[in-house]
Amino acid sequence: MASYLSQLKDKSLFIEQCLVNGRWIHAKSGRTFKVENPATGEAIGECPEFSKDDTEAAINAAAQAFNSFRKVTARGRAKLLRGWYNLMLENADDLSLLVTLENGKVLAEAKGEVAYAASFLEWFSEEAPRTYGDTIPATNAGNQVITIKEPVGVCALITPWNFPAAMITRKAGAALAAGCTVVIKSPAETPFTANALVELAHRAGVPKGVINVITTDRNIVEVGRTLTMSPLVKKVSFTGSTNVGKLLMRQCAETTLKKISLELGGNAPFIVFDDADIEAAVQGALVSKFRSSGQTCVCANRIFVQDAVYDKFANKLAAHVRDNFVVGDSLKSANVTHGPLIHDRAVQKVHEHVIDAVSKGAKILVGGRKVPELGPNFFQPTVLAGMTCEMKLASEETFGPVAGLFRFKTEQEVVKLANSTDMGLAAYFFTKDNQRAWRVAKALEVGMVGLNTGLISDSAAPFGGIKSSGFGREGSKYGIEEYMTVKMITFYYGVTSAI
Ligand SMILES: NC(=O)c1ccc[n+]([C@@H]2O[C@H](COP(=O)([O-])OP(=O)(O)OC[C@H]3O[C@@H](n4cnc5c(N)ncnc54)[C@H](O)[C@@H]3O)[C@@H](O)[C@H]2O)c1
Ligand SMILES: O=CCCC(=O)O
Repeated sequence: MASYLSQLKDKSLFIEQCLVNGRWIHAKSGRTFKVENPATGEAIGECPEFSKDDTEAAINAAAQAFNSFRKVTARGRAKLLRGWYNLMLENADDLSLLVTLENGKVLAEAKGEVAYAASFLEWFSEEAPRTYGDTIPATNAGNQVITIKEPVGVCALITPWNFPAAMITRKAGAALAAGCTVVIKSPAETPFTANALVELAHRAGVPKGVINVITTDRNIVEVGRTLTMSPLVKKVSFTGSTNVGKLLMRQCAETTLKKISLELGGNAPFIVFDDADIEAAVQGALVSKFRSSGQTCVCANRIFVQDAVYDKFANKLAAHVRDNFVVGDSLKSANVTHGPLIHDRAVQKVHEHVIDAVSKGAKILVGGRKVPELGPNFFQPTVLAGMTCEMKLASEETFGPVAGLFRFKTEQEVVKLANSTDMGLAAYFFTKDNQRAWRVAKALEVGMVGLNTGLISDSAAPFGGIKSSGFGREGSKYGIEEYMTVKMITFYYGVTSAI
């Protein structure tokens, strides 16, 4: 067992298998893949390399379990989710350690993620009993229309590595609340958090087959095709890159038609108007840009600052990054504020964006380089001034710790710039002018807006995008709807003569 794992209070939460029909199992082939700690490169453990056959077994288990789980009362499902939530809180230290070990985010952030992840189970435990239908006055005399909501069936949940816990509970919490059963395909980079979560669900009494979790690295295309093309799978919920999202949508349509939710990439604008509270805007930018070292889909990617306050904002932001940020491995040193990126490909992309911007005239105010002395996956938190639209960072999601500052003159100009991207996930802006607040919030082409705040994530709030950032909403009162269908029933009770 890798050294940090000995710090787990409950060592049985570290599981190197997949859960199918209530049993932890290996792949039929016996093949596995290695999972590494991005901070040290050390192997944490191994997980099963599932194939088409293994995946089909998990789908069959979920289909079988659906026959009985759909009949569990809403209150019964709520109790299961509440029990799972309680176990997450009781085991929060172990879950946080697993998140940090396999994702690299600092321990304080991992604890924040675990609390955030648990909040989806609490939220959906409360939503489960509230999936009301309608009674609708009919057009035709003698008819009464009512609607009921039904669980869609077996759901395939495919999640990314950047939030190893929250992306799973945000989907699975909603699906179980609706009465669905699930096959979770966790990411190859962070399978152990997923396994621990699913083990806790079983300890909370979730029946066998209701939650299945599968892993693969090399067989991802085959497993993805199996999940999307199976006639038993009625819904695919995916969080990840836009390219993979488009591929999965095509596959879903090849053999069957499925309900789909796609939470895809972002390229969030962050706008600071000259009437803003500059200190608050700096704090907002720090949170929004550097959360998880910039590896969050809603991270600010392009920071637009109005002419009159540009230098003040840039200097304050750079000073804060220079004076307060410490890069490293938070499991080795408690004062570390920012961990490694997930792998060297991520570092390479961030480095390319910096080199490209500098070659086209940007100025590095702080950071700007890799930190090989810490390991191949570390990059300094960076602030770049003098950004222009020709630079790569303007059109591509950096997904790393680089704050690029663009200068603008007018509201009209910045709204146009903000919207000049295919992506439409989140946007942020800071202003004290109420009329501008409404105007700009309405004009931004995104699914989520942060006004005078850099942190919008909340289990009570609908999370999701428009344009190439996907569709569907997670969390909130809307999240459960993604896992249900509306059935309409028309009653004919007879035409009565007017009294
Ligand atoms: N909108 C959101 O809520 C949200 C949240 C987190 C991440 N993201 C986006 O995700 C991207 C980064 O995550 P990533 O690099 O892990 O994305 P990715 O698309 O490469 O991987 C996401 C998941 O899809 C799986 N996958 C990859 N190819 C597949 C295939 N052919 N069939 C089935 N599954 C497949 C991966 O194994 C992983 O589990 C960024 O663009 C980021 O913005 C979006
Ligand atoms: O990166 C994706 C999700 C982040 C969040 O829920 O705030």
